[in-house]
Amino acid sequence: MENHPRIEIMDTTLRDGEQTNGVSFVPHEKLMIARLLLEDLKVDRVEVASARVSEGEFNAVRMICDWAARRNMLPRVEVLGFVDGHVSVDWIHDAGCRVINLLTKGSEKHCTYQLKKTLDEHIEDIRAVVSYAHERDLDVNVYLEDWSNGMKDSPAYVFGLVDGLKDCGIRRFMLPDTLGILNPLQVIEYMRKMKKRYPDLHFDFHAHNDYDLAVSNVLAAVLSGVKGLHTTINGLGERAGNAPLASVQAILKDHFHAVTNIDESRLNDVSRVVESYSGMSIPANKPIVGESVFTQVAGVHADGDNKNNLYCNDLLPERFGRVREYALGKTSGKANIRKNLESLGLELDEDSMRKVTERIIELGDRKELVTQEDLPYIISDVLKHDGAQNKVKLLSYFVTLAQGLKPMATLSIEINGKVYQESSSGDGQYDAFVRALRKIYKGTLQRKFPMLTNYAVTIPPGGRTDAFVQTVITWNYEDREFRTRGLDADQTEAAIKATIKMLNIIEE
Ligand SMILES: CC(=O)SCCNC(=O)CCNC(=O)[C@H](O)C(C)(C)COP(=O)(O)OP(=O)(O)OC[C@H]1O[C@@H](n2cnc3c(N)ncnc32)[C@H](O)[C@@H]1OP(=O)(O)O
Ligand SMILES: CC(C)C(=O)C(=O)O
Repeated sequence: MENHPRIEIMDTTLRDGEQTNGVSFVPHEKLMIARLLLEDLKVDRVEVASARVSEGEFNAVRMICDWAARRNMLPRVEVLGFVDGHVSVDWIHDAGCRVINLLTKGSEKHCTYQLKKTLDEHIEDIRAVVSYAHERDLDVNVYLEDWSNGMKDSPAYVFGLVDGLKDCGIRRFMLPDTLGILNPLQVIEYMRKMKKRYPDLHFDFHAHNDYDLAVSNVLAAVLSGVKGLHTTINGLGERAGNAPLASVQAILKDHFHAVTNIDESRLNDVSRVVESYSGMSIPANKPIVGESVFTQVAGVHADGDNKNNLYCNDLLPERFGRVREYALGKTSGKANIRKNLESLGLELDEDSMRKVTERIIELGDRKELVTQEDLPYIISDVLKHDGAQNKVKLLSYFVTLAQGLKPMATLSIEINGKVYQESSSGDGQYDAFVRALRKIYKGTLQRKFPMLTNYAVTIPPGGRTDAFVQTVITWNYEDREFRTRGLDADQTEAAIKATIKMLNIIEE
């Protein structure tokens, strides 16, 4: 392998990623994601659809190609097409795209049983499509679908296919592990056979994650000399998905000193957009982009960070536009708490630190989540002095729930010593409550009211109707994101408690 190989990244979130069960992007979402991939993340190429699928897909490809043409990026937009005479080529051409990724059969069994063709017939059909695509000014990459099985069961077929195609102006040959069956040793073995026989061809590799080996296999492919990799955002893709771009990028850079065009600092933001459009939540422990992966939980780790960054590796959160956090709970020590106090600009003496630490551990033991925003309340509660929470006090409220009528809320609240009262209807009790509050803040006080960006309710298992409900609300206020938590046997009451905490935080 070269010392610093240049690796081309082809992202297929909008084609294979959309083959994730339950995921479907509408055209404007596809356009937005394509823009983020090409302009922000700077991937080399994007595959945005399969030909022939639907009118909506045709419109999406057209929108993306119009946009890309205006920015001289059209050669970087690609569409998968089939060995179907003129049909896919015309579809792709008419949608304004200039690259076809032609799906051919990379294993004898696919050719025999699915297409019901001989190798020679298949080669003839492919060459006819390639030649027609060239006539219509399309660049052609060829995909050898099921290549991994082909190399296992029918290598003579694979070589026959490539021998029959290597002289007809195909730009890249993509060798997929369609069913995710390979391990890294096999990738190296098969890829080296290909490289040895065809030293001048450009090979891409496309992994699937059925055995959780997609990223390892991608790296084995790089070791074997492939020039391009297929990835998706958040590892979306058919069945168990593809290799996630964020992990691939981090490993290419840190383990192989490989060169890509990717702007790592945008990976997290783009992952969040794809999470939202796809509806597929990113697991909290997913490397690079998971919510918790830059959070130190154990007290000893937090302490080590203060001592020559003993618990940091090369994956510094700042690289990816993120920050290190320190969790609060039963495994917290003084160091976690001090780190959180520092970010809040607070300081405590040794005795107070001990009391606050004890309280946090006690809360953690009861399975309660403690957020950084809870700290000022815990401190004022433990140290028995009035803290920030006294600036806003909910004096009384009344919410209704009646069959056939919209829920109503009436509340009386003290804000910086003055009392306000309001009522509103809403789509639920909590919605009515928040609408009444908004009337006070935005109407009477002419102030901004934070935007609720996430609302998560946890009900402990066990089926008890009087069990405590934990509501964690994420707010956005003046470009700052923070969470508050409410705990109560009643879900609306828990949300109201979290909301009053939020109001005290914005008063600080
Ligand atoms: C490994 C992968 O991810 S491959 C992903 C390929 N992309 C897609 O499948 C996109 C989504 N697919 C679709 O929208 C539809 O399947 C379409 C529009 C492509 C075809 O739809 P239909 O005409 O209804 O066919 P259907 O889906 O039942 O079957 C696929 C047909 O394609 C044929 N086919 C399979 N691979 C290829 C190929 N590489 N080239 C040409 N035809 C092929 C099959 O032999 C079958 O033909 P048959 O009906 O004559 O037996
Ligand atoms: C379209 C094809 C090449 C694919 O996604 C695969 O083989 O996994």
